[in-house]
Amino acid sequence: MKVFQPRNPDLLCAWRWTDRGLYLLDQRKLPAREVYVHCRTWQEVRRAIKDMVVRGAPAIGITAAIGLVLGAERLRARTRRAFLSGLKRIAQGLAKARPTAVNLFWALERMVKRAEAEAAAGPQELLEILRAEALSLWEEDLEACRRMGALGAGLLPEEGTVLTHCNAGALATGGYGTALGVIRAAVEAGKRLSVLADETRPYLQGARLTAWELHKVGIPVTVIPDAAAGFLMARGRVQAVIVGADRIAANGDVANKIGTYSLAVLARENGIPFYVAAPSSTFDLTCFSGEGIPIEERAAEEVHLCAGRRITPRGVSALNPAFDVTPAPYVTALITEKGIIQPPYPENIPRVLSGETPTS
Ligand SMILES: CSC[C@@H](O)[C@@H](O)C(=O)COP(=O)(O)O
Repeated sequence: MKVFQPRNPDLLCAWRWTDRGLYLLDQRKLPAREVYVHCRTWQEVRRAIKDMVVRGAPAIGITAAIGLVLGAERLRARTRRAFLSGLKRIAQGLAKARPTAVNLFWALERMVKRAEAEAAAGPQELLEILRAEALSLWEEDLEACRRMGALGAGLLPEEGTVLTHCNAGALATGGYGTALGVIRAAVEAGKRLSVLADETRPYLQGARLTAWELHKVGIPVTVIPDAAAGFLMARGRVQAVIVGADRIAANGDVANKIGTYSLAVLARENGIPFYVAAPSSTFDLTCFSGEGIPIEERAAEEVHLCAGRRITPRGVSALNPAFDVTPAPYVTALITEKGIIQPPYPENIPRVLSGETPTS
């Protein structure tokens, strides 16, 4: 069996890609069970993304890129033209999996453009090129996480408690993590940090996944109900807040897991820095502000149920927006692999992302 893996994989990794298909660690079952879902077709990959077998912005981008390769493997196109048109159809199908995290669309677009750029390649050659491109995407994300860790670690205090929301860790990326990657790097550099993980109702990514991940790498973690964050901040028990992002607009507004906005406002009220760690693939400069970011509404069922049991009275409705938008003024700094971005965001985001020096 042939295994497609990055050269320096992280200790924690959400999936395994082989010539028999893609094996995704089923994040719906964690931490109770570590089981894998085997995807052989792009449709199975789309379902896995939709159903949150795999989740987190960078991870769904990489997963979709691999899904596109699985689809391309079955195209049976004889000409380059037929191959490209089949590829685009699959990319359009995969793009329907989830609407908010821009990494999904970014990854699919990059894959299709890569194939289109190879003017002389036939179907078999294009398939090899796409396989290599998906692997590069994964490796680059892993590298971006490490870089964000190295850059962001300096922002965290020498000791204290960092609060995080949802799961922006190795399970949500190609490995190492965005927000959790920064915490890991700070701890690896000798900082004495512990983590408060918001449980993150209704899907409980914080209680289940962040707690699982940090515990596995030996970082002290305590799970708190989402509603406890403000009280703990006011009592001086939080020194910094750090979260990931699903899409960042050109003005610095940040779409992230529902509840992030409240945390940012509470952090400001209590004089605590609020950091967002995300790779450049999470920025959408075509969105002028957060108002333009599509926010996924998930099934009401996720709110009605808690640990598999119905908790709301029959006949009562529930709303389930999966993300919210934190206005840029609440964000102390954006941590990317290209550098740390500070306000004014509309000027500094394009500068840092294109490798120029930001204005102070
Ligand atoms: C590193 S992904 C951004 C995260 O902070 C968070 O919003 C997230 O985990 C994504 O949400 P999810 O709905 O679990 O896919």
